[in-house]
Amino acid sequence: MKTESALSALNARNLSKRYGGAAGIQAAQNVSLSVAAGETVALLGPSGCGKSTMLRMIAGLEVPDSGTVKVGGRDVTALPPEARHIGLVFQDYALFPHLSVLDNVAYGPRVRGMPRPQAWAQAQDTLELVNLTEFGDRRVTELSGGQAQRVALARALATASPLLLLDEPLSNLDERLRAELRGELRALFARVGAGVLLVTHDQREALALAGRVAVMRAGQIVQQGAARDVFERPATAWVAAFLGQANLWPQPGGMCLLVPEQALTLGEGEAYAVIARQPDDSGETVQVAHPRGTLTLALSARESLHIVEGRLRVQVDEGLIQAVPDDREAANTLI
Ligand SMILES: Nc1ncnc2c1ncn2[C@@H]1O[C@H](COP(=O)(O)OP(=O)(O)OP(=O)(O)O)[C@@H](O)[C@H]1O
Repeated sequence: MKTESALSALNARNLSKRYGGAAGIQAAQNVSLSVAAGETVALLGPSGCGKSTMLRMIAGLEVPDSGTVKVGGRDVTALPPEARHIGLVFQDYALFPHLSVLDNVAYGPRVRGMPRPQAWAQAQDTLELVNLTEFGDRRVTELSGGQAQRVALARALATASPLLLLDEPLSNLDERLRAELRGELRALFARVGAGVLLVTHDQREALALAGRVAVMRAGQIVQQGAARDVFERPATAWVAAFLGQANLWPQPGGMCLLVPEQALTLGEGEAYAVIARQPDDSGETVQVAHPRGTLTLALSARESLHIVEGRLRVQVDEGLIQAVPDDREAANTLI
């Protein structure tokens, strides 16, 4: 089993956490999650489903009611955060304002007992990874949001931990910077070879960065797998709706038909009546009366040209329609 441990950045087993006693909230229930070395996993789910609780239990900032956490094959369940050897980029883990950029990045290695010159050299190398070589002497209060975010990343990377935990790492940045850093992060993760567990609300971010995703609902993981598989083949109507699939047609017997984007071809097939049109940032959202159910479509300005005299031609590839259990209204037994 030695090889298996060496390849595993994280192995969390059956983690549970209830806040506030018997009448409280079950924020995580028997959640198991693993991340291999060199792999990036995104933890997705709506607000309040337990993502931060999972990250905090793994980091040692929250004591689980039960379960175990192994990092790089080592059982760290009973250890405090600083002894777990995990790189953290949390929103509430702010940089030290009184220290220079270099000292912020050197902090982890210093705490672990590395002599200052060596820690600085290592910090300098890490700053190079995040393209901030020239910024070592700056105070962190003199940085832009994107630069500060990269310093936080460098600080986590400098710990040379087998596991990095990132909680919404790009959430404080504007759209342009997010897009730019997304690309950089992907390359960076590939280079450092650590396992990365990332919490995000942004599905594009998850798809861009993670090889694997785990979707949480009410304290449990309801689906996990290769990112593309989960997005293309959601296991249930709830997962499909959460991931942004708009076309779910309820069927008798608790099932639902999912008509994925890739099943729809505009400008071909029969013309159906457009029954609603709503402009939005990127064009408009329209509803079309297909005989099997209403189709909701996000159209660009160019695609809207297919609407002629209140009708839109759209071909539905029946072979791509998936039948999934309709669990959207499932009673929430955990919270
Ligand atoms: N310290 C706490 N005491 C009591 N309840 C808590 C505490 N921390 C979190 N909770 C509750 O536990 C549940 C899970 O919270 P958690 O922060 O893990 O969710 P999340 O998925 O990270 O949400 P978000 O995406 O909004 O950050 C929520 O219902 C939350 O209100």
